[in-house]
Amino acid sequence: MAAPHRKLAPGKLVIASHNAGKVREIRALLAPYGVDPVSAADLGLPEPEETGTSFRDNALLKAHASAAASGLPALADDSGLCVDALGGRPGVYTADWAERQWFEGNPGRDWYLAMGKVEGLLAEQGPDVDRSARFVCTLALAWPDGHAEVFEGRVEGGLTWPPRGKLGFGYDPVFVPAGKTLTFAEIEPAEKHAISHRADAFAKLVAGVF
Ligand SMILES: O=P(O)(O)OP(=O)(O)OP(=O)(O)OC[C@H]1O[C@@H](n2cnc3c(O)ncnc32)[C@H](O)[C@@H]1O
Ligand SMILES: [Mg+2]
Repeated sequence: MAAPHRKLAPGKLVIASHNAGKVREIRALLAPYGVDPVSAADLGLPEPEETGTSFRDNALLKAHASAAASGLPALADDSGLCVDALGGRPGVYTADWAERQWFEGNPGRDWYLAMGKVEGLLAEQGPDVDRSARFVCTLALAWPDGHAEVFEGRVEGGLTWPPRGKLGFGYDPVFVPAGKTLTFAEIEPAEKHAISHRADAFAKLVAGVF
């Protein structure tokens, strides 16, 4: 029988992410559960190098790093876009495909460039290429004593080009969830939270630790 999950006590919880879009979504998902979230960036925690080769490894690495550095439980999210015709790429390397740039004086990643790379590779396979893809999200919750819990979620869909919509973040403008016509960047956050990979993983986390 699987070991029971450890419950999360009320109190401060570090969101172990330096991605403002993700932090915003995780804060919204946590809102009903009476925890007091603080982001890794708010605490000035360093961004660990993501040396893992799976979403699980990277999520655990980020959660353990923030829990150890802060002395608080820490929730990390490792996620990415997996494209069927590209053998699941960019997958764990989704963030790496977008180069770091300066935008009007602020550091950021160039998502348009990354989405264009995906399109370029699909185009090599011809006009009838399978455009199905999924977003995957692995949440890891780690405590300062080294205990950790992991939850995985996904949402199936397809890629569209050119990008559409200004909401959300990252690859949202090119991802159309299965059975829908609008991209993740064209729907309100609450609608994305009803179906997203992050919400799917979060529902499992809620069932396990709250
Ligand atoms: O590691 P942290 O600090 O959390 O931030 P990150 O942006 O580097 O995050 P990841 O290493 O998990 O890389 C995942 C990338 O996948 C993309 N991604 C994940 N979830 C997404 C979503 O809901 N919508 C759009 N893009 C998403 C996004 O661009 C992320 O940067
Ligand atoms: Mg990262």
